[in-house]
Amino acid sequence: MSDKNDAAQPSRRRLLQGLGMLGGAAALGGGCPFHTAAADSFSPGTVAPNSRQQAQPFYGDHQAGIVTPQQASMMLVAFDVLASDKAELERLLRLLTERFAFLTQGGPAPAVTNPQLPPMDSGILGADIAPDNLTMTLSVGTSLFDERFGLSKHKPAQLQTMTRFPNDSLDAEQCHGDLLLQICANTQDTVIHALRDIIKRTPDLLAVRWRRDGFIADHAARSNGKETPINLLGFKDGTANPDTHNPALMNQLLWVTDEQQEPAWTRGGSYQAVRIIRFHVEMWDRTPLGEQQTIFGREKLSGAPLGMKNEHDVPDYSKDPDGDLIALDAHIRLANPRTPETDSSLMLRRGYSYSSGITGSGQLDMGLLFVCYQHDLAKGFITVQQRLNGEALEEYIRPIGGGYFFALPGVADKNHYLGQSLLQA
Ligand SMILES: C=CC1=C(C)c2cc3[nH]c(cc4nc(cc5[nH]c(cc1n2)c(C)c5CCC(=O)O)C(CCC(=O)O)=C4C)c(C)c3C=C
Ligand SMILES: [Fe+2]
Repeated sequence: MSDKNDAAQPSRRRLLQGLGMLGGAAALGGGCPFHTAAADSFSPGTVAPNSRQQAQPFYGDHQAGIVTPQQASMMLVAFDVLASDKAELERLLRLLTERFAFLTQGGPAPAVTNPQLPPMDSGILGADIAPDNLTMTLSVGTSLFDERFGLSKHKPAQLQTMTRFPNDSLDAEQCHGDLLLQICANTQDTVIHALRDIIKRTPDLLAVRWRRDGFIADHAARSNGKETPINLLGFKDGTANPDTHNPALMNQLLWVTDEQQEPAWTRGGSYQAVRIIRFHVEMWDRTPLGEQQTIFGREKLSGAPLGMKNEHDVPDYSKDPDGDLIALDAHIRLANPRTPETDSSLMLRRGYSYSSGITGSGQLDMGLLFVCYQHDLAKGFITVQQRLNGEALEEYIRPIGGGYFFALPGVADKNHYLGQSLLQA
């Protein structure tokens, strides 16, 4: 693993931009889930879920971190690309691919040799960089397809800048980006190590635009997708997600295939909608239980649809046309009316809670990093959000950031790199 960049020396200005040292620089802008880490330093054989040796395959048709059962820790980091032409963008994508391939499989940390040079690794994981179930998932934003890299004619057909919905108070500093990196792992130190590794190696190529840390309960993550995480409003969140172990269903909902009217290079990728949604938890915690349940249409503790017994029971809205059991404006009923006509708006949600101190007005700053994947952004996220506009839940939430991205297709093997099909289109 080389720390050197292959192409020409970076300009001093871009180097400083990448380090955030120029004023306003950032503003410018399948298979078995458990297998053994590739590194020799780890023992072979099947690895227990949530051990530090648990590794997700890096190579494949699709990127890891989308249908992967949710790990406990997550980070979203959006970047502005500082590369000035297509050749430099290729250097960046090759470098990211190489680092993702290494970090997700793990291995010994590079030896510290010369005390007069910065160490090759931050050292925060010690001598062995364990894979720790790390996934690093790269998506591209619509701004990557401007004039800089000559890619405009290859833009995914539905990729667009996220515009505000009626209940949004979008903060420009927490929106959009040329690239979005979703980093997930069993532990937060592995996530931070991965971020620092990328930042260290790309001062001339990337500037951080915005960043958010997310989490789900450890026990939910340890259940390997069997236990639904509970969000910071106290409701199980993710119950009605489609079965990620069903590849045919994933092709039907998630992955871009030949069926979509999309450029050929996008096959195997997926549209990603990201929303940073702040909760008014002080008000929510003073709201009667019955009202909370009516707002979602589910029981708080069990997660069952109202009037039913078990979390995974399926509501039949045709038998409740007036909303006597589940209100007509309940979140789950609006989000998925369960009619043949609305089947085209199904999506995979992969949300995480966030908690970041207090807001300027002294309220708890916590909420949801809503992330969803689908192969049709308009029929998926945008249609569902339009149905949710005006829902009762709006009184308790405020979307403040995020963006629309396209998760790149997977990397076939070590002779390929992320985004290669786009750059060679
Ligand atoms: C546009 C898509 C969606 C946004 C934005 C969204 C925000 C949001 N959701 C919750 C909490 C829950 N959502 C639940 C179900 C659910 N939500 C969406 C879509 C969006 N949610 C869908 C498609 C569904 C599935 C509906 C179904 O098929 O029945 C639930 C219930 C449990 C579950 O199935 O996950 C909860 C709880 C919050 C707090 C939130 C933003 C503040
Ligand atoms: Fe929801």
